[in-house]
Amino acid sequence: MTLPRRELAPAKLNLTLHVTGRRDDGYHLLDSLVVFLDVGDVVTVAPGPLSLRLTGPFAGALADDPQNLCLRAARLAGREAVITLEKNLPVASGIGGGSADAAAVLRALDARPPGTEILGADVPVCLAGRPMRMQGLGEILTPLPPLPQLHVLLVNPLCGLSTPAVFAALDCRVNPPIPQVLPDFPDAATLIAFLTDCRNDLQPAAIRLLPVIADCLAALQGAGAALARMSGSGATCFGLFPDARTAEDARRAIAADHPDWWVAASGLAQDRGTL
Ligand SMILES: C[C@@](CO)(OP(=O)(O)O)[C@H](O)COP(=O)(O)OP(=O)(O)OC[C@H]1O[C@@H](n2ccc(N)nc2=O)[C@H](O)[C@@H]1O
Ligand SMILES: Nc1ncnc2c1ncn2[C@@H]1O[C@H](COP(=O)(O)OP(=O)(O)O)[C@@H](O)[C@H]1O
Repeated sequence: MTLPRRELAPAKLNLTLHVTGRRDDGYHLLDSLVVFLDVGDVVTVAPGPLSLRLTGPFAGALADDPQNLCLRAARLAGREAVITLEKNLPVASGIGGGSADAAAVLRALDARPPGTEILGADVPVCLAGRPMRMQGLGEILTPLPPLPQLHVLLVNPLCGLSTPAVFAALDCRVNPPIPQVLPDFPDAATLIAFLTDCRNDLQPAAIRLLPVIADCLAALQGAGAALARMSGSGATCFGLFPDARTAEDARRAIAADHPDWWVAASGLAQDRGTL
């Protein structure tokens, strides 16, 4: 590595998140359709002794922590690097920021050490970086059929929500999976109709712990979303809109009504096409 390398760390979105069982060790089995967005963090890696500099709007949320996933990823790969993380995504928000950052560092270092899932269950899918059906804890990955472009609006109330607390608050731990065979998705309407019949099984528990999530979903629906749902263990919610114009109008309206929320419009990231 001679030159600085810049890697995008796209936000991960769980379009669906079914909780289908619980292992003996307490971890929950998932069945999730995961896509990546064209908003995200940016990681830059240059030669030098291992260090991390934080910039960007959410840098302040990550203290100078030796356990930052960027540093842990470089250590797992056994590599030294001067890392800069532009933190554009809210932290601990269900859109995989830390996992996306860890995967971006590994890509920038051209490193694929075994056992990357110890950095986080979402790191393998973030390393794949393309739409996937994700099962198990996140280690079983099957590429999705080609997807139409989606017009996404992300809304986060900027209130913390702990992932273990959400799993612990589940009412029901064994729910039906996503249909085993996925249909083709020739257009956004077909995909949205399919997604509407799916769920995020963490959403009711998350709303009980943090009722403002229901306000985020209502705001997305009120602004014309064809589907509004929470991603991951929350608290980020997403709306799928029929076109870019409606999504942008909704972004402006929700941001004006809720200046204390994080609101970002996005499309799907370009398929990296790598595994
Ligand atoms: C829920 C998901 C879905 O993509 O996304 P995020 O909300 O993190 O974005 C992930 O599975 C998050 O995986 P990961 O990021 O590794 O979770 P952690 O925060 O490390 O998990 C904290 C705790 O949540 C519980 N947990 C987590 C994952 C899982 N499949 N079953 C669980 O029961 C366990 O108690 C675990 O100790
Ligand atoms: N680079 C990083 N970005 C975000 N969070 C990080 C990072 N490194 C460590 N963390 C820690 O990981 C936890 C999960 O954060 P994050 O990956 O953003 O959430 P989520 O998995 O819900 O999308 C946070 O509590 C945070 O302190």
